[in-house]
Amino acid sequence: MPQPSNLSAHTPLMQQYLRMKADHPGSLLLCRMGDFYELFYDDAEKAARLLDITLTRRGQSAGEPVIMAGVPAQALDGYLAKLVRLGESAAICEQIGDPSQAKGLVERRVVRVVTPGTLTEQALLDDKRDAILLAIAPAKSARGVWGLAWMALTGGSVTLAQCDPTALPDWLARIGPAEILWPQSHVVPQELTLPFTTERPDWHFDSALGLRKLCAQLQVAHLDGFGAQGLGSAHAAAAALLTYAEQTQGGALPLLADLRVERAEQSLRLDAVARRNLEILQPLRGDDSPTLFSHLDSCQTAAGSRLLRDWLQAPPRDADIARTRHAALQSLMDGGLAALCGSLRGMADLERIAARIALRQAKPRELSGLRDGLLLLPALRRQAAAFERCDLLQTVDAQLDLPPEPAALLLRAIAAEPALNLRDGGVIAAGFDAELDELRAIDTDCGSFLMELEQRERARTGIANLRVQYNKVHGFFIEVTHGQTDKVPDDYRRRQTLKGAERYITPELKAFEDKALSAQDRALSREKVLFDGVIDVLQASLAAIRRAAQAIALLDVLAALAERASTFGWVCPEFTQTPGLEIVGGRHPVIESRVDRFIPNDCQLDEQRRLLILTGPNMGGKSTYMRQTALIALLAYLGSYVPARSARIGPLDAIFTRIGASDDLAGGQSTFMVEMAETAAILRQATPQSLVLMDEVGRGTSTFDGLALAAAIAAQLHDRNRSLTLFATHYFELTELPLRHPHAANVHVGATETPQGIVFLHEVREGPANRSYGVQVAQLAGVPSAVIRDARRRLDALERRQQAQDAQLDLFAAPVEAQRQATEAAPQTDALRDALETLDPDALTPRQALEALYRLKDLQSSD
Ligand SMILES: Nc1ncnc2c1ncn2[C@@H]1O[C@H](COP(=O)(O)OP(=O)(O)OP(=O)(O)O)[C@@H](O)[C@H]1O
Repeated sequence: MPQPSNLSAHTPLMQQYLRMKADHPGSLLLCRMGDFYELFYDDAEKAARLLDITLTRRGQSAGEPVIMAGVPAQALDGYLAKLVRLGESAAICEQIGDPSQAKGLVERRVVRVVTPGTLTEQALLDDKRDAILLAIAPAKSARGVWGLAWMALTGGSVTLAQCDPTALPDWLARIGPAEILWPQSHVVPQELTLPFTTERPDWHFDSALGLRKLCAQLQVAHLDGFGAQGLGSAHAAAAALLTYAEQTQGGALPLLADLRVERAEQSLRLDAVARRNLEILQPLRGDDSPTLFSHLDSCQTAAGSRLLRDWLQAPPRDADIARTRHAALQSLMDGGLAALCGSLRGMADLERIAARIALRQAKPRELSGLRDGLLLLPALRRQAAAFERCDLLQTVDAQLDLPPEPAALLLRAIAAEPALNLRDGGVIAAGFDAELDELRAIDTDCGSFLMELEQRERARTGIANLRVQYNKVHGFFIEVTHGQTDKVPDDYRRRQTLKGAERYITPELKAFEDKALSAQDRALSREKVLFDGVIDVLQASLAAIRRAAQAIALLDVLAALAERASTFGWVCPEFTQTPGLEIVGGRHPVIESRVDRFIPNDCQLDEQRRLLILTGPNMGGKSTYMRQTALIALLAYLGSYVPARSARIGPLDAIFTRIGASDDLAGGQSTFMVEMAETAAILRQATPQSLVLMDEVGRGTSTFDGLALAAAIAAQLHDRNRSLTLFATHYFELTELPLRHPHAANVHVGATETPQGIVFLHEVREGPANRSYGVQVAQLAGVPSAVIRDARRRLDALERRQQAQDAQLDLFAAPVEAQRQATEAAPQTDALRDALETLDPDALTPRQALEALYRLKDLQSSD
């Protein structure tokens, strides 16, 4: 790429290009030139590679051929979509003003930078998923909090949060950003895997600037009304977020409609591992496999699907929110559900249209979609109003109450079926503007004028086959065949000679041509002015349109959940204050519709029965049982009905899972290492209100190591974390745990052996499994019979040896002793912790720090 320092050697066009490129070094710069967007030099080479377009060399600049590649203007969106999918960003440079009026070089400017997190083009966006831009501001001191600010540019609101650095991975999993803004000089912590990251100058992450920008965007003096005061780190992130959003949109952002603050304790905690294992939004294998989201998503509108996704990302911990949703589902199921779904079907995406109007990017079809959507609102309102006993549906009714002006304006202004693009004309309705109607009339009258002229000229000249015609290149002309040219009158001027005919123009036809051609151009410019005028007027209604859009999305999600509940026979869960879960006849929401006969199972967990050791054969249904328990709890808190005969659910703060082998080979971690890292995170964080699923912990190492670890982990969960735990294992020895741990119990999935082989009953019963059936499952899987026979012999020998060892390994004796010591040690440990707690490293001199260290050492040795 030529350097801007030797600009003067370049042609004026290349100078213009190189200056803009210097401002956008990280993006591919696409420059509008007539009907194409062109890329030059390195960008051209890269685009040719990525987009499979032709690379050419044309002319010379600074003594070198100019390397270029281009894409047709009409196909731009498709190419942008491909670039963004490949993780590239693209700066779009447009011609400013009218090129035909420009003297010398046309003015060009970058009007927009397209990046994965700042998409607003309908064609580039996933209908059912927002493209989220997230800015992360590191803490100012070692003990400070990190700030997060995120938004979808098509959503119109910013959300703020603050957290400890350790909680960052959870927040990333919850937010699911398409692009992250990160301060340039800050090293990304090793444990963070970030998606598409854009580095921004450190000074963009400034909390005072963020506060100012947020206040300006919301047109308020302070953020108290949003509960967003005093969140310095989050404000710093917001500064970077809004600055970047402005820059990519080529200037000022439309005003924000809302500011939200999320606090970790408001939602059920689901870390990245739990989200993955429970297949909430993403299947574990194969992109097309069903997920909880795909199973629930019978929404009629894309906005409904997006809201449902949002609910699944952060189910509220407050049972009252779920209760109001359950009440709404009940009202819908009592009557009116089918009619409501019918009304929602085909509703335009008002939320995105409103955003694109705010950004002044709306296309003609979006305005006609908005018009048609707004016209449907009164009927939708009448339907919502019918649910008068349901509070949530009543609030929806109020939100749908829109002033009539925007719909009336759109009805008058926009053609019934407008053209796709404004430049094609035919967007503004007839009768809306007298000047436009007049210009269009000239165009329409053209045909009859030409016929009338033809008749007249034939009569005047006596040339019977004289024709008056028009083509794009030569304009209007009178065509006379060669044999007749001697009859042509004097006022005919020759325009073009063809093989068999001459083409002429007359002063009258020339005058008409000028009028007709300019009328077409003038009609198009008039349409643009009128269209912009409509967009201007609509700005005042955007807040109301957005409110209506939110109400429609809410109605849609509630209708979808009600439909799912009645289709699959789900029940309304009950919330209790007592910790625990009491599920009767529970099913797995996704698997139940994929097998012929799903066997329902109960699950009882409470303070007296906190930990269930789950045993049984492979393929017996252990994972399904554990997952369904978590999914039922999750669905209940989300506000959905649940797949069970009945469900009573106590307070929950988190769902943790350690299921299956999730190798992180790319991250350089072995299966066992990942397993232990996930387990460590659970042991550190699970509380008595957490639901913990542990599947075959310890199997990734030698039998004794694995067994010992599994036993210690189960004991810790029972004694220390006191969490509600389902612990599936193949180590039979663990079934002894309830003997010494009063709040643990054994359950197992049943199986029987028949002459044809093992039969899985998928039934969860009390007590431990009596055997493991591993060899039988191997037989079922097609392991050769010679190997199976050999395995049986070896198994017999092992079992005999085991029985011979009288002094059985008492796995849980040692921990009891260790526990006693641990309990005795607790006060000192606490003293040590207290002393640590009171220390403020930032406030200590080096000498004080050393003294503090000695004090801590003393405390530890008195332990
Ligand atoms: N309650 C049930 N009713 C009917 N079919 C079931 C039930 N539970 C599980 N299944 C079927 O059995 C299959 C295996 O279940 P699952 O993966 O839960 O077994 P598992 O005991 O965890 O096996 P492994 O120990 O090998 O991981 C499921 O894919 C499903 O098709």
